[in-house]
Amino acid sequence: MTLKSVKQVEHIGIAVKDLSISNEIFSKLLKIQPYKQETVESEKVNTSFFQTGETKIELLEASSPESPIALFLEKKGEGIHHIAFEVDDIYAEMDRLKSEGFILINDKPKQGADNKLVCFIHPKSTNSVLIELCQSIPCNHIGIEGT
Ligand SMILES: CC[C@@H](C(=O)O)C(=O)SCCNC(=O)CCNC(=O)[C@H](O)C(C)(C)COP(=O)(O)OP(=O)(O)OC[C@H]1O[C@@H](n2cnc3c(N)ncnc32)[C@H](O)[C@@H]1OP(=O)(O)O
Ligand SMILES: [Co+2]
Repeated sequence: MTLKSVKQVEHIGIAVKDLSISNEIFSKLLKIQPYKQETVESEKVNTSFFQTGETKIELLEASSPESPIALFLEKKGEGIHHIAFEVDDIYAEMDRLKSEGFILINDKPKQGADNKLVCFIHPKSTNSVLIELCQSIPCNHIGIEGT
């Protein structure tokens, strides 16, 4: 089986000032509750996820003034922050995109929300859109150092 480089839009990240207010807005809009809420210490964010068909809406609130979300809200205000693409092999995709001239923000993938390995591509190299790549971590790898 040939694996596609980029499979689909996995989620759209939206920067919000107050997660509980935005949870109410999106619950009313989509007529569903978030299926998950999670704090990601490495990114200094509190998140909640809404499933919409095959893809998800990820609401992101800063959990510290140094969070990338706090900096984004200061500069641009609330709104779409990034688009995340699901990939089968994040290491291979990082190598491929680097060789194509894209500017990777991370040298190595890091632990993201929702049991994913993630990395980011700088908006300077992607028409001013912050792009996330994410790969699901198989259940039997969760918690293993270095994943
Ligand atoms: C929950 C975990 C994870 C998941 O599992 O899904 C997440 O989604 S975490 C989400 C939060 N984490 C990140 O965003 C990490 C990656 N981001 C960064 O490293 C930085 O935010 C950044 C992209 C490097 C920007 O940082 P900043 O300090 O603003 O750097 P610059 O000053 O160099 O900004 C350059 C330039 O880019 C513009 N910018 C910044 N953020 C965005 C954005 N989200 N979308 C589009 N453009 C963005 C910024 O305004 C600058 O533009 P100019 O002023 O024109 O130079
Ligand atoms: Co994300």
